[in-house]
Amino acid sequence: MAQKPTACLALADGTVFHGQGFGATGEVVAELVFNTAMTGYQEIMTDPSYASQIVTFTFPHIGNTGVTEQDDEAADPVASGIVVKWDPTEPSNWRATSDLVAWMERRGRIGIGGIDTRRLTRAIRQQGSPHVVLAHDPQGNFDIAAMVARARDWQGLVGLDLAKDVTTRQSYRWDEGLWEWPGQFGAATEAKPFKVVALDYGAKRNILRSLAGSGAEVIVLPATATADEVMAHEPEGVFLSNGPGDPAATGTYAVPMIRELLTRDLPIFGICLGHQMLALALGAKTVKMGHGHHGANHPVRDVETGKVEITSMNHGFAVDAQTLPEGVIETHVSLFDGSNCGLRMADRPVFSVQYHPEASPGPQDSAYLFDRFAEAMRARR
Ligand SMILES: NC(=O)CC[C@H](N)C(=O)O
Repeated sequence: MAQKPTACLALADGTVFHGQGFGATGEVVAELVFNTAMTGYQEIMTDPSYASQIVTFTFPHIGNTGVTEQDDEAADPVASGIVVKWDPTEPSNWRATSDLVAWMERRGRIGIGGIDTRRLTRAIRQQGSPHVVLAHDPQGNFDIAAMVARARDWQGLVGLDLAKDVTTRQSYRWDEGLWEWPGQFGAATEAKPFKVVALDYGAKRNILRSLAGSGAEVIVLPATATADEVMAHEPEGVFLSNGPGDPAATGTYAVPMIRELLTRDLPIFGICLGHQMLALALGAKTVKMGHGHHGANHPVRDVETGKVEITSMNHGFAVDAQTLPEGVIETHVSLFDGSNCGLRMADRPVFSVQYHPEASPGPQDSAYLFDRFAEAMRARR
């Protein structure tokens, strides 16, 4: 590389990648994951589940559709930084209101370009998601030894509770998409919307939109809400959102709260972190995966129908299916590695999935799950 490197990615094992920095300057420590999606970099970067993670995109052309506020999954980018093959290109899309680099600079996120992302992805596949330090300095001054040491000393995501950092501070009513997603879901014909309390552990906006689109009036509550606070809204169903960090680290508040909700005879629907916490509340265990699943083309089999769905995924922890107690049925499995992707209670409309039926980015094969939730609330009426 003729140019002096202005960014540097140091792995805990001492491997160092040099490249060109873009976006914000500074240094950040995080877990490094790879994402195989070919579109949707903005949705990925603003998905709160990526807190304390840096995303390597295996797709080489990142930035070419720019950014637009409409595609934000949260108010700010949450991923700590990104690693890309080429320097981000100029945007070419009628929806773009800004380019990726300026947007990242404004929002304080670091990028590194010119990286051999195939080599890096192979390393992540072999050794699991490494702890890394990413630094961007226009002068190109890096203390590599200190960066490696910082990556090595970082505690990592195991045991880390991040849901309480990204949750809403106050409850609010979500109404965007209410009754207004023509034809997206079948259920928006209800005379009166279903009252849903959505617990926000780092919820993506398109999940809230999808709930509203399936006929729900959605009240969003902070992650620390108690079961009584949930019940005070007289919900007809409770939704448990996606979110960052280790599900087991929410064991002091969210998991016992969900366990308590399970005694209240309500339909419950969980996605990703919500799925994992529901499993914990039911008595199962979660485990850290090697490199996790992050992409928009993950095949999942519905165990009960045999049907295959192509899904959007973003998780580094998984429910250990062996630990699911009696009365809890494994409903979906990953066709990549056989890991658990869904569960339901045998005798009640309580169910959850590890993947992302709201897509955004990704395929919409699994949108039926929002209808299933609406159907459970309709049956209870
Ligand atoms: N998208 C999510 O909700 C992720 C859940 C959890 N933080 C994991 O990495 O497995």
